[in-house]
Amino acid sequence: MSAPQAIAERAPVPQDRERGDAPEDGDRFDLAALDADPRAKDRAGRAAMRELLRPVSGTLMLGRVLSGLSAVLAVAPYVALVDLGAQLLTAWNAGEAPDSARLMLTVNILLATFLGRLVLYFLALGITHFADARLGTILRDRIVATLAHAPLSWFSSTNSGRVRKVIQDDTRTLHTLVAHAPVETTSATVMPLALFAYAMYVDWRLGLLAVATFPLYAILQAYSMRDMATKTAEMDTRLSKVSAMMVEFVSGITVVKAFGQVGKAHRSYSRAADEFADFYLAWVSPLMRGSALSMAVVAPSVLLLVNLAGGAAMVGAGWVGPADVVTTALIALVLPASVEVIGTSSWAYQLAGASALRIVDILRTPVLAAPAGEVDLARHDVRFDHVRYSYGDTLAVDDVSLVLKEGTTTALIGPSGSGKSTLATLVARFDDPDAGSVSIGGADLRSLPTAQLYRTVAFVLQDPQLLRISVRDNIALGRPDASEEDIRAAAREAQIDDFIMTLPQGYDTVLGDDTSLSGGQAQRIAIARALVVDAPILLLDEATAFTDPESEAEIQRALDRLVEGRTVLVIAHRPASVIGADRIVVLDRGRVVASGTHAELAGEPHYEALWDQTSPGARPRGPAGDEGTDRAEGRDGEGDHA
Ligand SMILES: Nc1ncnc2c1ncn2[C@@H]1O[C@H](COP(=O)(O)OP(=O)(O)OP(=O)(O)O)[C@@H](O)[C@H]1O
Repeated sequence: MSAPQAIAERAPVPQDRERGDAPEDGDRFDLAALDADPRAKDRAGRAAMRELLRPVSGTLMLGRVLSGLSAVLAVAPYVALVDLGAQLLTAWNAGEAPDSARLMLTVNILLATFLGRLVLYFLALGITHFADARLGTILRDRIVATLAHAPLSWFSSTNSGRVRKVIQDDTRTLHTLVAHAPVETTSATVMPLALFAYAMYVDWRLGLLAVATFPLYAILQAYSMRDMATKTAEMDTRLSKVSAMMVEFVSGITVVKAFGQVGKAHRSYSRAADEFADFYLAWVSPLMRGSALSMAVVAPSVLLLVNLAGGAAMVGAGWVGPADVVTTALIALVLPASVEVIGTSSWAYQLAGASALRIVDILRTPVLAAPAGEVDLARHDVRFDHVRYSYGDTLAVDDVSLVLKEGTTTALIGPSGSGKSTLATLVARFDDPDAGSVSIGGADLRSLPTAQLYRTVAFVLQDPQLLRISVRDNIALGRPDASEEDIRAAAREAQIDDFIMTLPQGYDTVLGDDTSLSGGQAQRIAIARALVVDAPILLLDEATAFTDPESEAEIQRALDRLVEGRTVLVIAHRPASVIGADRIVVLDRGRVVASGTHAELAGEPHYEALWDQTSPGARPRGPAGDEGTDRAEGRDGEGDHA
């Protein structure tokens, strides 16, 4: 009722994201199809990453440039080494002491370049971390703005799980990609190239010797990593399945335990985990063997052997000096580490692709646009005009036209799955109809600002959805500026004030932490919340259906007070509770099949069938029917809230 209102008021409508906007809708990813095609998933992930990183691409480029400069400076120690070697050798050959001033100059230059390298590297890292923080803020703002305007129907449990994963895990994965990968990969690419270039400058034969084993390394690596991108995409899909099973298992644990099915539910999770383990093992075992073999050809011992043995031969031949050999051998030793960093970063890049895909998909959620200007609502009748609504292929509301007259109570009744909840929640704009319109006082809901809509329509659903905040804040959720007196008056009318005063902190008691409530108490707080909003239109999901008789009587009194003078739509689950409604609307497979008062509907086959199902032998027999009428009158008293 009001949480969306509070967010929606703050969040700007995302540009170009209105529901039904064809090009944007067309842009949405079919994640299920991508899961089945790892290659396509990898491609889509790269495209998603480019899209996400666009706002910080300039900053990341600056980070890369600085990191590249720092990598070039990595050559300095080797230049200094060659120079020192040359100075010492010259002095030795001349039988003189080396020139200490020149030696000091070389050492100072070495220190300065080393420091310069560090400064540039950390500056680059600082800049990319800044970009990461900025991107995080931009993405969080965009996610909040999108979700604030997404239809409430979108917030199914699956989507809540997806949002949680995106916010908790995927934004963290992006951190590596934005804050570290640009600096590390640039450094790991530029540094070996600069070092190789310098080795070639020292002596082209020594330069080639330094990388002599690398072609073999590259071939072995390329072979063992050949499916890396697609396998990584597949790994993400399988891991998501395991975590979905885990979430399903944990969230359904109560019912699973209650029905003694822990073993069965656990088996589904174990199967998914085993499948993942089998896949991972089958992928990683040959990968590790190939990787170990390729690493062997660039192992320090192999590199030293090749470079020192080859270098010694070249010194013997008089082509190069010993300092040159030591320098290029040292260069050869640091090259594999850089190549490894590139490998790790490119894997992080592939992992981030899947995360980027999920983030972009959430950002592309179609939103319900709402105008800013308030509409003058002179009346508060509700009109459904040829309304049709489907969940995917399931038609839930089929061409319904209906008017809820101002100040009257209409009860929706029908078999389970007949579309009662869907029809009722369309009044609160949980979503827009696929066809037709819903209007209040002649104004289409699509023309009402969100805040005005939730001031006009309040709802009390079966699940009261209390938050872990104080009782007072829970009651004032829909009208945060409500006075203490308004809050207490609402609680009194909802028959819950006495109980709240017995709580340890009274109205300041934090629900969930300090105390927990029974279903009936929670319902009455939800009713108090609706009373505080004081909306002229009220949607009521037959709130008393699952509470004990004692609570039921109190809830009933609270509801009687709540419905007074309002336009009320009640989703009824039992015919007995609708007898007193001004109008009863019978739904069947999304269509209105009958409507009228209880007396008018007596004898109507759909209505009678509902009575037969819930109260066999007790169905009403029409206004003139003796037995049925008596019973109906008796029930009128019971159910006159509706
Ligand atoms: N989130 C959803 N996703 C897909 N289908 C849905 C969803 N919610 C409802 N449906 C389907 O839409 C149809 C109407 O459902 P709805 O919940 O509106 O009926 P109902 O009369 O309120 O049922 P109940 O009395 O059992 O609550 C049903 O076929 C249902 O399976």
